Amino acid sequence: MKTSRIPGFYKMTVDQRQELIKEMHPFSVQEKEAFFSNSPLTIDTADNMIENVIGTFQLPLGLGLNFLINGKDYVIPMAIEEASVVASASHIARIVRQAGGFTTEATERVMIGQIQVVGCSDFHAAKEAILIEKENIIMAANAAYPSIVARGGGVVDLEVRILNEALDSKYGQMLIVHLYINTVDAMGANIINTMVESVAPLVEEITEAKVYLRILSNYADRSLARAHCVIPTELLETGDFSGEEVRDGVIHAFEFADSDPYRAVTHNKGIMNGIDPVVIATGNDWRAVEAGAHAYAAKSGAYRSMTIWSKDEAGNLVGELELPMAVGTVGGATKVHPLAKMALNILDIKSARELAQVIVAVGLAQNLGALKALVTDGIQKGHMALHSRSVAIAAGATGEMVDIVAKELVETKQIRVGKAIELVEKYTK
Ligand SMILES: CC(C)(COP(=O)([O-])OP(=O)([O-])OC[C@H]1O[C@@H](n2cnc3c(N)ncnc32)[C@H](O)[C@@H]1OP(=O)([O-])[O-])[C@@H](O)C(=O)NCCC(=O)NCCSC(=O)C[C@@](C)(O)CC(=O)[O-]
Ligand SMILES: NC(=O)C1=CN([C@@H]2O[C@H](COP(=O)(O)OP(=O)(O)OC[C@H]3O[C@@H](n4cnc5c(N)ncnc54)[C@H](OP(=O)(O)O)[C@@H]3O)[C@@H](O)[C@H]2O)C=CC1
Repeated sequence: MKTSRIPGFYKMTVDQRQELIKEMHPFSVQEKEAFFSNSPLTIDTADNMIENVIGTFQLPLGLGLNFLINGKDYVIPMAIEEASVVASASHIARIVRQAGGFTTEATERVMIGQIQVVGCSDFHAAKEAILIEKENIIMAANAAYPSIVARGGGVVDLEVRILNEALDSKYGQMLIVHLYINTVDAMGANIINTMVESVAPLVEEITEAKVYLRILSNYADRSLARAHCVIPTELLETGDFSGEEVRDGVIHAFEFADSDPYRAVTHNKGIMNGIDPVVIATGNDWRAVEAGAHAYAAKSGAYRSMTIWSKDEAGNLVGELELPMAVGTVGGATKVHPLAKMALNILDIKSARELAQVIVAVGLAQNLGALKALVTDGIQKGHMALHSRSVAIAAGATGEMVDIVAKELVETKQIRVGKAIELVEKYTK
């Protein structure tokens, strides 16, 4: 079985890391050439992906290690520009694997397509008319995308809502038809949009009213993924801080975020530090995931912590994260961007539901990484030490000087560009 526990991986050179990954994964000769070249996304492919292309924009791609999820080892590709995120995820995954790893689960892959109907003479009668024709609408939607039905997906249900019914409502009434669609391993935007556009004329005919919007909802609350971990306090001891102190600090930090949107936004940003890099590395739509995640954090009406941290009867720290996770292992850029293909290959993922679960486990780990640092040494020590190289480069250091300047920035505890410029000048004289 492949392991994700590769001690000291970060102390290797980039070449050594690449060789190790090539040995661990059965890439073809062509794949090796495509994945490990200097410009994996060619300008021709890029020009076919978006409009007005003038180049490609690169991000560092690192590997989150030590992840044990439902008893399976995962090496996690993470595309991100921010220092210390990959280290922090790996650090927490190492702790959690000693406690048995993360457990995760996911609901069925059901996405939502919305059809907006306005101008009904009687909204309740129009709603009833749609419900009477429900099976016909579902059949018509499925007929518009037979291949997804053949793959075991398609429309599984239909609901109708009336918005703005209150007499003092600011806006006019509208009828919203929800098509619930199993998109199997695709994120499904194109599948859903094809279906809702195709049944819109039928909906207009049934309601004798006008359809405007026909589009998926990114609030994918029927495609949820959950991660959970239970950590004995002895695994949380850090420097002078006891495991109990760290555990209690993490719970207090959660309670702060869950009570105060000013803190919740930063706390949740820390969770997205883990989620976005995997979503990006696998060629998925991170705007869709971000929008859904933040809306879910506000599902109670107030914007709150995405995670929950508590202690169980044995005194263990218990972490939970549940989020909408509309990601795919096919479609979008997943099979177009060579590095997305490589990332899915390294992850050894079999389905979109499995990918969704891995992503929330990384989000949970990332949150604990930040909170553990925040309730002990503070964020600057670990984060800024790793960020020091970027500061050195921003100040003009190149080659071997990057390490020399970064080291001195950390030693003098002045990790800032002004100090780095002074050092670059000193060493170039
Ligand atoms: C950075 C650490 C992990 C060091 O922590 P440490 O205790 O020095 O780590 P360690 O030396 O004990 O190493 C443990 C493991 O961590 C990994 N690790 C350790 N170092 C590296 C490295 N250089 N490169 C790659 N991996 C590394 C590696 O897996 C290693 O295992 P090993 O391989 O040795 O068996 C810790 O200080 C930390 O987690 N800090 C928090 C970092 C963080 O959260 N960064 C996010 C940026 S700040 C932000 O944007 C969000 C925030 C904070 O505002 C959110 C919020 O407020 O909630
Ligand atoms: N609001 C939003 O979020 C919007 C997002 N988008 C974009 O839409 C894209 C995602 O759309 P999506 O429909 O997922 O992608 P695609 O249309 O690119 O690909 C999905 C297709 O892959 C094929 N497929 C092959 N194997 C499977 C499988 N196992 N399960 C499911 N489908 C399979 C199916 O086609 P077949 O059966 O014919 O082989 C399916 O229709 C992203 O790029 C996103 O950015 C677009 C509009 C709005």
